[in-house]
Amino acid sequence: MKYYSRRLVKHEHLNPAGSLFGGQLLSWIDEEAAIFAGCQMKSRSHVTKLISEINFMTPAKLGDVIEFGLELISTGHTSITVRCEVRNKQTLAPIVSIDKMVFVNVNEAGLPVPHGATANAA
Ligand SMILES: CCCCCCCCCCCCCCCC(=O)SCCNC(=O)CCNC(=O)[C@H](O)C(C)(C)COP(=O)(O)OP(=O)(O)OC[C@H]1O[C@@H](n2cnc3c(N)ncnc32)[C@H](O)[C@@H]1OP(=O)(O)O
Repeated sequence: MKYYSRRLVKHEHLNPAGSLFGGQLLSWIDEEAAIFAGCQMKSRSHVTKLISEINFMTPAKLGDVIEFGLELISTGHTSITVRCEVRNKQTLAPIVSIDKMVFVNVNEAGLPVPHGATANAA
């Protein structure tokens, strides 16, 4: 798995318990994974179809730098499936893992269309 980008956990990202809000993290993951999927499929027009079980393993805290790992799992006709792991950049502690995120290439009408990707392009 390759780690692509990093984010700093700031005050505005915290939940009342003082750790990174899960919804904020999922928003970042969806964006990071969608860009990764776009690079794989050479597409600027794709949607998130499915996100599998999300395992929040350890909390991220104020001032932590976290990094996003993404890996191509499989390639279909109109879709690709990727795996995501987020970890603490300094300690390498795993923060969250998602085994399966499916992205579908769509046309102007929002209907699935073949993407033609066959290999890792990110
Ligand atoms: C040059 C490059 C630069 C890149 C730079 C990128 C910049 C740009 C990045 C920004 C990118 C923004 C990314 C926004 C991310 C959202 O925010 S998307 C918003 C949330 N998502 C949605 O609203 C999607 C709503 N769902 C739908 O519209 C429809 O369900 C879909 C996705 C069009 C699929 O329709 P469908 O009738 O289910 O289609 P169907 O033909 O049955 O299946 C299509 C494919 O999905 C698979 N599939 C369907 N259901 C499932 C399932 N339950 N499980 C697994 N696979 C499934 C099928 O197997 C099939 O795959 P293939 O075998 O063809 O590979």
